[in-house]
Amino acid sequence: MPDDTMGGLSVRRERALAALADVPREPGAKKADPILVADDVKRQFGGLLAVDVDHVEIQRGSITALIGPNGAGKTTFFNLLTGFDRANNGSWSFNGRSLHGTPPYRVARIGMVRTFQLTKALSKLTVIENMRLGATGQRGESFWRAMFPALWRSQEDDITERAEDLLRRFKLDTKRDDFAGSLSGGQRKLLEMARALMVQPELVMLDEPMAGVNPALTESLLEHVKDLREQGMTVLFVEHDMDMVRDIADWVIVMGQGKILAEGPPEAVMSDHKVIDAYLGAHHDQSLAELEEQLEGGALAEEVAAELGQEGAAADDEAPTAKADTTPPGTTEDEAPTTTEGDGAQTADVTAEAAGAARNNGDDKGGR
Ligand SMILES: Nc1ncnc2c1ncn2[C@@H]1O[C@H](COP(=O)(O)OP(=O)(O)OP(=O)(O)O)[C@@H](O)[C@H]1O
Repeated sequence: MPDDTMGGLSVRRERALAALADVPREPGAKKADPILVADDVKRQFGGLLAVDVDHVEIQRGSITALIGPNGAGKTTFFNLLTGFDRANNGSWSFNGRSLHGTPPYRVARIGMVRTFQLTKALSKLTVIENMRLGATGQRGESFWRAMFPALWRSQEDDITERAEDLLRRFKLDTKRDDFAGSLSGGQRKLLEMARALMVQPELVMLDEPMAGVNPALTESLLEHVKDLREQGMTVLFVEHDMDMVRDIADWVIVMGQGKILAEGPPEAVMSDHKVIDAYLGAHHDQSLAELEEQLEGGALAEEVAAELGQEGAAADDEAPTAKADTTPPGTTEDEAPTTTEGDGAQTADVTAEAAGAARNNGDDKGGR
């Protein structure tokens, strides 16, 4: 919970905003105290350059949103930074330490963890077992420690205590001994976030935390994300739900066709023409908020559907299946995608999906 508040904003949020106040609103802008810096990162899939990031910095202690239409390269960029996929080129560092070629478990141990768009909670393990797994790779795995049961037993106790604390914080303690597979989509997202915190990270990367979350849990999830900053962590999250972005992000970075297109505070970025153009090319003179309102009203949805109907026919002939191909090599989904439970992110998803699909019709050909 916030350590203190100033004029309705927590001290941590005030600090994050102050640190970003003088940052130029331009792609690749330098930050006062970056926790993560990436340079010239490229990832190619066949003929498709999915990620082509010249330079990006993430400000420590802030909540940064990474937005962009479907297929912009956001998840692939996350995968590269966290070692779940290999870049063709580039370098990136966390707290000044190069992470190029570092495997995911070590990246997590160093203090940078991520969650997945499709949750990775292991269905056939209980909630507490999932939590305890989140702490793997810690002290107890060393050979010498394993020789001294007293040492690993005390560590086991610490791990269980931390897991139980987190479960209480995330209001999952009553589910402690249930199978993860029996949880709702939203509860799994909470479990995944709680599990990520088992390694006591400094940077938490959340890939679409709101996707598949029931409206009843939306508020609680938002509060948990804000709470990460309150506890001194840095958050970088991918999201299509613009309400969430507006509500919690201190800074927004926009990706389109693999590149960083724009950066700035949420309101400034969402009314930036380059950004609107990336989402829906034809509607230059409106903000994303106006586009969302129109989508809710149905007028724009019809227009988009008509546009997609025309282009969709061509795409059907040429483009291979979209989402099945986006799982990067070496990343396995241990279960079926969580079903959407009618959350508020749908409208924004439609916007982004429409834009992504429209763009990808031309771009993905032969790329996968
Ligand atoms: N393993 C893969 N093989 C081939 N193409 C891939 C692979 N992974 C991603 N791509 C392609 O790279 C591009 C970027 O995909 P990515 O999933 O990173 O986008 P995204 O911005 O995260 O989209 P979304 O918002 O839909 O999650 C897309 O065109 C996608 O189809």
